[in-house]
Amino acid sequence: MPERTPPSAAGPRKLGTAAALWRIYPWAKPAVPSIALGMGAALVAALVALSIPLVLENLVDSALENGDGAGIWPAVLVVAGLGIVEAIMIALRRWFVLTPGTHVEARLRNSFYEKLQDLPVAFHDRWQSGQLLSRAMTDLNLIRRWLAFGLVLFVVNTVTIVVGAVVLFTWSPLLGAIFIACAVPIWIYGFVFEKKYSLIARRSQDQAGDLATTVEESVHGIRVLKAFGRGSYALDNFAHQAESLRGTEIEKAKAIAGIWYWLLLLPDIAFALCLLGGVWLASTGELSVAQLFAFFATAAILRFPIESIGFLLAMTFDTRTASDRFFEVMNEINTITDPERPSHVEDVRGRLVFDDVHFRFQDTPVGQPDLLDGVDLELEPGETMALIGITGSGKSTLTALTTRLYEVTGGRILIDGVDIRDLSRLELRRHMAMAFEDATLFSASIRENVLLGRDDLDLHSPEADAVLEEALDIAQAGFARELPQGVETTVGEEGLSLSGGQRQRLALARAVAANPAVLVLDDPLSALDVDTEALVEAALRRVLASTTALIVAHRPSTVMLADRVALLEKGRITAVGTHSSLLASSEHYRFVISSLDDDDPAVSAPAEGDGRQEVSS
Ligand SMILES: Nc1ncnc2c1ncn2[C@@H]1O[C@H](COP(=O)(O)OP(=O)(O)OP(=O)(O)O)[C@@H](O)[C@H]1O
Repeated sequence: MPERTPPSAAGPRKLGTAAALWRIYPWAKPAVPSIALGMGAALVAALVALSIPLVLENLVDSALENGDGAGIWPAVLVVAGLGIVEAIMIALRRWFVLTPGTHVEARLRNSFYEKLQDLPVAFHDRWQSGQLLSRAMTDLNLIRRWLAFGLVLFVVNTVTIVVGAVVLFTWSPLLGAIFIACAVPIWIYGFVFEKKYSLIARRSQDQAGDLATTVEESVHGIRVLKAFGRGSYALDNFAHQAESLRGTEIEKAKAIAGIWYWLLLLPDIAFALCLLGGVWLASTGELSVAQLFAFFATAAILRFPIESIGFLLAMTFDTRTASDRFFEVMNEINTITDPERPSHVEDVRGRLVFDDVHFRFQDTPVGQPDLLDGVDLELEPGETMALIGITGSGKSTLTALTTRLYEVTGGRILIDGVDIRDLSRLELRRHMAMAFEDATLFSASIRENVLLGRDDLDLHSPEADAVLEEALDIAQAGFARELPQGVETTVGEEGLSLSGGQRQRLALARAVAANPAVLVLDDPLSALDVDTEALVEAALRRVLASTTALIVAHRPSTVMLADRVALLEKGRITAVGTHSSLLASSEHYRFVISSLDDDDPAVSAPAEGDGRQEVSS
């Protein structure tokens, strides 16, 4: 299981932390009033807390100067009242920020998911699923916690420290200066800390993504791992990655411990120095005992805001990293987009033309020829064309180009004379439907899976029922009706509770139900036994009479379904004709056919007439 690093992970960090976090604003905008109210409530709570020492000062003054015990009670009541107000304000802060924070997270997650859906297959080829998963879950969760908690406390605690320092200063410039002088190294350390910590935070978040990929892959491939007895190999691999992550987390904890050390030590030093200075000032009469008392009460209140700066800074830098990881995906440029003014194909007939089509994968080494190196092929409306070639010749890639899962790197593909890049992707995918060899089903009912491409239908309407029944019949997927809840049965994750052949038949039914003008089938019958395949083919032939079809064939029996066969060889179509004519004329065709897996003797001997006649005779 090789590790793939997300392509942009190593990119330079151009933005400052504030600018990097500001990018979240469009998603956070609706929550700003609530967050501001929460911040206001938290500020009131902090100021109320800071006012308590002032009341205490008066209380001590009156008690000491007048010896007036009765005067204490109103002050005690005021302090109690202020305490209650502070508690209410803290509760209000939580109330204001918690729900809007979850809305921001949901909005970010929806945008992220929408972007993932929009990005082309080439993007998903490059990115690990675990990296995307950890960004969608952990990173967005971090952003929510920072907005609702970290940001609010950071602002409020900073204001509290500043106001508190001013109050200390008014009582005694000397003591205030001592206190502030001790806070300065903390701020300097904070800036140094950012650089070091951000790098570790990034590494830790990327490693968590790699770990998620490993878990996802091994759960997904659990059958293979068990069948090959490679559970311990997978465990070793997992343990190795988990150990790396643990190491990084310890580094992170050490970095945080470094700043905590100073955050705990410096206020204590400040306290001790102030105590010394305060007692001396009180002894010289420059400071009253009540003022000294209030000074220390204020310094004690400032202790938590000062201490909290460390973890709030760490949280802010974690969030900055999370936002970097989020925007790496969001800023990916989708090269497969809709044209500004899309063309339309009215009354689509299904004439499909490949005109000098070239394609090469992004990571193809320079100097290597294009995988598809000038493909020319014409499919007439209603024609069924089988595509064959040796393994790795680019058949699947060629079919994927028809629905723009990948984009041609040269030439063009036309449907009824219109370049498919001039159509909106929605329209294109209405005209063309695909079924793949690797049949993916979603965790949903069979009805929803099969009618996935029919957003024009009400899923439970009689019309949808008719489409569903016909598609199941054609794909020989009648087994779906025998399941516990019939077509309403939820198939498990990726349909794993069904057999490979059953999944393929449902995926085929999905392509058929889409009722496209052009059906592109990338060897969707490979997991079927020969008898079932013959039944599917017979039923498909009825459908294909009015539908243009391009079928990647890995078995000669699939070839027999076609009107004509196209031979893909070294990136080009080197021969097109009926099965029998190609058998007679093309040595490479004979080679490819003989290497395919089938035991039907009729298909490997040249015969009169076309392939369709041979099979039906
Ligand atoms: N995402 C990708 N990135 C880079 N190369 C790829 C990618 N997908 C496929 N290839 C390469 O492109 C070539 C053609 O692959 P493709 O799946 O189209 O062949 P195929 O003719 O359908 O093969 P098969 O008959 O085995 O299914 C192969 O060499 C394959 O390794």
